[in-house]
Amino acid sequence: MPRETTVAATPASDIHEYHDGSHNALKSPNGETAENAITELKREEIVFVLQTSDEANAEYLIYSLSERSPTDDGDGKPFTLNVVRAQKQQLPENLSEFLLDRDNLPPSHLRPPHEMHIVVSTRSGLRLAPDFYKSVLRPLLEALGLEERGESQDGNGNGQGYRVTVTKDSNTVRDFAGELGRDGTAGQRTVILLSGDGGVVDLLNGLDKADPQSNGSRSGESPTPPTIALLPLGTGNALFHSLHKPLYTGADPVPTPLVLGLRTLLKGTPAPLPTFRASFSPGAKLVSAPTDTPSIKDHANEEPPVDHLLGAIVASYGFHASLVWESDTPAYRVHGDKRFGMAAAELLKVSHAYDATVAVRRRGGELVTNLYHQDSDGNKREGQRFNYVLTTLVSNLEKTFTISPASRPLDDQLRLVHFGDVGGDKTMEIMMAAYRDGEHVGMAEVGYEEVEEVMATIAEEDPRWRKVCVDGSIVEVEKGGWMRVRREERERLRVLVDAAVAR
Ligand SMILES: Nc1ncnc2c1ncn2[C@@H]1O[C@H](COP(=O)(O)OP(=O)(O)OP(=O)(O)O)[C@@H](O)[C@H]1O
Repeated sequence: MPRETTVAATPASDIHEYHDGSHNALKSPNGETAENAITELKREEIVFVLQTSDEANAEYLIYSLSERSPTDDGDGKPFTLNVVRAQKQQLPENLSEFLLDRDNLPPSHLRPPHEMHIVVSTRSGLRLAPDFYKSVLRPLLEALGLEERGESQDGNGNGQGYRVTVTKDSNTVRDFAGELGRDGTAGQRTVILLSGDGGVVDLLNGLDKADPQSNGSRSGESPTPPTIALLPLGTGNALFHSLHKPLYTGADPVPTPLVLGLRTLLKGTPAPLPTFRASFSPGAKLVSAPTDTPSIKDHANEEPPVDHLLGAIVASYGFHASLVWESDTPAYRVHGDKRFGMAAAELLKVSHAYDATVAVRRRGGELVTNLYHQDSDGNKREGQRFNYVLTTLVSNLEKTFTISPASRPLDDQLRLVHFGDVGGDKTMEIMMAAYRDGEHVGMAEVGYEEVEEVMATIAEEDPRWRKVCVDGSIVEVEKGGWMRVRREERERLRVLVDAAVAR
């Protein structure tokens, strides 16, 4: 049962309350009456409605989130959590779908025996995760009777509360996942990730590393994996946008990704997250983000070796991998998702044609070399020089960048998008078509198909062009080295999704 919520007691000073605590006067601090506040509620901003007393005297708290537009240069807060108190007769009928089930609070995946963890990734996206946690998520959870637990409090998972891990460096999430993987109770955990895609890939691979028997087969007893909830505070947030894509159509205006993420957190259902395994040739090294402007320096000598990575989004070689790597400098990062466009413009000036052979295994077939390209006249050409080789499990790499329009949430199908040495201008044209809901896959130069396995063998001399990308992590292979990508059979994570997309 929820405790009686007194919003005035929530710690975040950022909450705008439209009542004076007496339940009668209903005046907000700026004089707005609750009646007005109810009329002015924006449906797309509503996160949930909470009934605070029994049926006979029912009162409701309507929680909504307003966000400052990224294009607004003002110095206002990025997020404002609003709470409106309404009597039963004041509650608009069309808000009933946001009403949380009073007999099931907190929702079952957020209360014992499930243990809840929150991961706040401080370097994700525009670095808003700490603020979002403090001014939005923490007060919302508190309204449901869930509070942050300190180290000294009940550490055995009992009681209603959660632990918070704030990232201190690029290893924090992997280390956290390692602990989770080793303690044997991971299946009872719900991890709320305030991050971008990097948080997911770090969690997947941290869990994998803590499981030395991991070989991807379904044989043997697989322990139940933890469940993740995504709050999209990164740059691309590909996994989040792909899982929520069906919710971006229909409603007008469409709720923001963060509002959708909060709704899914509270009302979603766990579903197995499809994943893939990218294996690498001996000598492959995990490369950390560049610290300066794009550079062709070979950083790989200082980097740890890696023989495989798990991913849930994308494995690529060519323009996409170079773009992810070269846009990940502090100078580009301050520009949020614009960094991809800025770095792309620089890369397209070089218009490098990547020297590789690509083998593909299609359903029921063998791994066969070579992949063919079509030129703009529809003639087939055997490929050795590529601009783009990308294998994906998801539809979108950014909210509006639809790399694989046939992909559906959780469909567990790898798809390959590729094109040959088409030059910088054509590459740009293809990328722009992807922003038009995936129109690029209809272009003559672009190959697009369902695949079971892809292997790219890279012949480049210069290490700059030997980078491959797995969900944003960059691996450099040796000259003549390879990356091989196939679906991972074993269930590694579950993810909370809206009921409309759950299988
Ligand atoms: N305090 C920190 N110091 C150094 N690195 C950090 C810190 N916190 C997080 N990181 C790293 O920053 C990266 C953030 O990646 P994340 O994917 O969450 O955001 P993003 O790259 O902006 O979004 P997306 O991948 O969705 O485009 C991760 O590699 C993470 O390990």
